[in-house]
Amino acid sequence: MTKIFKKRRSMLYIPGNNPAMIQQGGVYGADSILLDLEDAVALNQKDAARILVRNMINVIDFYDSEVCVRVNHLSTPFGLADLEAIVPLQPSAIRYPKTESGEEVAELLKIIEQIEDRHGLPHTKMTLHAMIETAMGVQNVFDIASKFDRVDAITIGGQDLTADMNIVYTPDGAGIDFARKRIVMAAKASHIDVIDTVFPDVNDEDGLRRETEYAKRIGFTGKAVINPRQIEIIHDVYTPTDEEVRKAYRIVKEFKINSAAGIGVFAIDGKMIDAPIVTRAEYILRLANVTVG
Ligand SMILES: CC(C)(COP(=O)(O)OP(=O)(O)OC[C@H]1O[C@@H](n2cnc3c(N)ncnc32)[C@H](O)[C@@H]1OP(=O)(O)O)[C@@H](O)C(=O)NCCC(=O)NCCSC(=O)C[C@@](O)(CC(=O)O)C(=O)O
Ligand SMILES: [Mg+2]
Repeated sequence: MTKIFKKRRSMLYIPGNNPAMIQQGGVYGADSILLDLEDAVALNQKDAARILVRNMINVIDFYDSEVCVRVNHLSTPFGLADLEAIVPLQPSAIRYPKTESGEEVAELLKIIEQIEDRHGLPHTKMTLHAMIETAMGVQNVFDIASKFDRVDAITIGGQDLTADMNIVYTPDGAGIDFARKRIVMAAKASHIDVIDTVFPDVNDEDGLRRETEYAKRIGFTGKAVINPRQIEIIHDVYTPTDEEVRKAYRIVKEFKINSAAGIGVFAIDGKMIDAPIVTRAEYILRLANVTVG
């Protein structure tokens, strides 16, 4: 099953204990909203945040944004209570932090499905986003990404990963470059979305653009954000330009004409066009919602 190509260019974290930010969350046009019960919430606010998110999630209009909830890890005193409160409300997805193995995902899904059974809910509506943010998670990422139909995205958490590696997070991303590429490859082999980590300096627009362009170049399908000001830059990077769309359209159109005439490889403006180039062009058209008649 190919699950990729959901529109998740930007995923906006909103601290789960901040009613004003949650109330406003949908107006910024992020593709996804991540209501956070984990690291954006202080320990003494965990219960309040869970209650607030539970009460607001289905009454606030988030417009076209997909709504996901990041719960606490099951090894903490909050993880199970988060799942008990949130799973019955069936957000689009649960984002699970610090995922380290396929066995852990299997255990998590068992708990989620038990809660769904108790509430007479299907096991098919809500998906799971596994966050890879420890060295062990990076080692086991293919198992995590590939074994479960409900895992439809994986993400890298750069802050936690650098902390786990005892290195400093630097804007050039040197310390997490291997992890980024390994996580991308696991996602591509599993045909699921792969979301890049947040860019922590909300005032550095050039740095954000540089990092997003790099993440896109190596295969990430979107990026988490911590501030509404970051959304536009990410959408700009991830939206194909008119020129790219025109070129892709021409490739697909001419491919159709040539294949009907029994020709598999041909040239446009001197450049060879064959099947993989057509696949890439089709991807651009899908991102741009363009069909070739
Ligand atoms: C960064 C800052 C303090 C800056 O504050 P500032 O005050 O300077 O913001 P301003 O720009 O002045 O705000 C202008 C207007 O926007 C509103 N506004 C701001 N932010 C908004 C928002 N997020 N949602 C809705 N609304 C928002 C604000 O309320 C105001 O509204 P108004 O008063 O009406 O004008 C603030 O943004 C913020 O708290 N962000 C969320 C931080 C967060 O969630 N961290 C956890 C997730 S990362 C993590 O866990 C690491 C990871 O796990 C993850 C991974 O990589 O995936 C890993 O390991 O790496
Ligand atoms: Mg984290």
